[in-house]
Amino acid sequence: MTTSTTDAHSNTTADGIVLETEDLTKTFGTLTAVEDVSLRVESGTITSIIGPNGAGKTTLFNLFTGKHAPTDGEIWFRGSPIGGREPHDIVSSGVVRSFQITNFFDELTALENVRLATQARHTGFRPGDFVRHHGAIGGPIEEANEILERVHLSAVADRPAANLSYGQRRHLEIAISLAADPELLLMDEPTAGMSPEETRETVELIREIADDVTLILIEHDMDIVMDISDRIAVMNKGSLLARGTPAEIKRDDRVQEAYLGGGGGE
Ligand SMILES: Nc1ncnc2c1ncn2[C@@H]1O[C@H](COP(=O)(O)OP(=O)(O)OP(=O)(O)O)[C@@H](O)[C@H]1O
Repeated sequence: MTTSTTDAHSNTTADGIVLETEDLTKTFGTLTAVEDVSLRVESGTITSIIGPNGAGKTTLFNLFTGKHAPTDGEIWFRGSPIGGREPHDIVSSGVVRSFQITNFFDELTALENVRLATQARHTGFRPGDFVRHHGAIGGPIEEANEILERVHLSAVADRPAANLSYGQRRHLEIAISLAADPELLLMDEPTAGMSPEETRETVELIREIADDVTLILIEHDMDIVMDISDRIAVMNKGSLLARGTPAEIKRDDRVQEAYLGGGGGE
């Protein structure tokens, strides 16, 4: 993987590679949170990043979204380098992260929240846009309705976000991410804290979204990971320990030792 060349990167779109990293490294002082990670994510796939606590999964997401700049190495999105670019720039290019219940207004309805999010897309995603436009909701209503339908929230479109169930709020968060029109969507523990019923619905929703959007998930629930993923990337102590299909990962001895059988998984 470390032998990729510049020529290979210029072909990433033609190869169906949406995201690629090479020797990606992030240090915090003396701590190396992500070390020499070389990874390729194919278009139209669901990739799960797994690994014990502190393995570097969140830091990897933060590098993809521009929250952190790489200490070393590079990240390409559709063949263009994005490592160290501004977060709003990266969102505009099509890499979007779904947050957990932090990104919407409780007093506004589900529809109003999604309209605000579509509006933010037209204003360029600079930090504070969402807040600045609060109270001046102008995003296209048809588009917002379509997005709510996609996440199965049409029936509660006119309900204030505060009155939605936990599962519905998580789906609203996904709706807001979709309003940014992502090509690559990063989801951090999309089923965390959900009831079995909500989890089933969310897994189904993730599958539906994956028809149009490439997905990378951080997920701790191994049943979900094995069920939903096309590819699994296993992180351990900042490094990429293994990458493969669920079947390949299940029978990888190093993974068994470091994670699945080591008491770190569920
Ligand atoms: N901003 C930061 N400053 C200093 N250290 C950090 C920072 N962010 C992460 N780290 C450290 O980097 C390492 C990797 O953390 P990270 O959050 O990426 O792991 P993770 O795999 O997402 O873990 P978890 O599953 O617990 O969320 C940890 O040792 C963490 O303490």
